[in-house]
Amino acid sequence: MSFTQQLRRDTAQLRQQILDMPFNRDLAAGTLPQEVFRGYIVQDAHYLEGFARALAMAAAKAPDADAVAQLAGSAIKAISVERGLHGEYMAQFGVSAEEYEATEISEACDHYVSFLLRMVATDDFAVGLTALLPCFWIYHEVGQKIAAEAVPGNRYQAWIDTYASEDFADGVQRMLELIDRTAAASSDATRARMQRSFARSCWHEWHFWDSAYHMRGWLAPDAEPSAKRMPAIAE
Ligand SMILES: Cc1ncc(CO)c(N)n1
Ligand SMILES: Cc1ncsc1CCO
Repeated sequence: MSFTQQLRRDTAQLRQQILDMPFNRDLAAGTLPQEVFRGYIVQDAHYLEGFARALAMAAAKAPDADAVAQLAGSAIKAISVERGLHGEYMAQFGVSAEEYEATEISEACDHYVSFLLRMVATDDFAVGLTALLPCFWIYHEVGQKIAAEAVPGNRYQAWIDTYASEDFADGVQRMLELIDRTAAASSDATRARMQRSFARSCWHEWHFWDSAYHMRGWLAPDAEPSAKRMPAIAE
């Protein structure tokens, strides 16, 4: 079994939970309230800028020219998706450049982006690289599933088409190959950190959607503590 197949197997339950989320179910049905999608797209545009920075930083740490070009190329693509797809939806929903800039990044978005930048900046290239994988892989998986179920005339079709596309699949495939090559050249201890980095990043994908669906900003000091807390991941 390849390293990335192992990552897939280890996170099967969480990835299934993501596929079953109400955000994704309602997106496929076209019934996701527009104000929820509007809030999501603004946060996701901010996310993509942070994600592109993390990719560019990973590019700078990459071991060879092919990997530098691949990761820097994905950084450019992430910005062009933000400008194209997200820009289009923001224009449609009447989000001005000023409103976009003035919108505070949500707790979930900030946490995910901070996590990616930290993993890439302070851990080994292999570990930071693996933190970047769920962004590619999970979106493609979700995009494909939704594309198969989407009702005709779905107002979120442009989003679905982007993530279900062959072009996006190509980026996912190249990332899987780079990670399998990197894992093969890494120690057991590094591979174990890559696995944890991947699992945590998958959790951030879940958290980002959950936060968007409930239109959450930041936890207030007087808020009830959430009942549902997962135990810290065991060693
Ligand atoms: C949170 C998140 N993860 C992944 C992608 C894929 O680009 C995205 N747009 N947003
Ligand atoms: C992961 C990702 N998300 C938007 S663009 C991009 C890179 C595709 O190569």
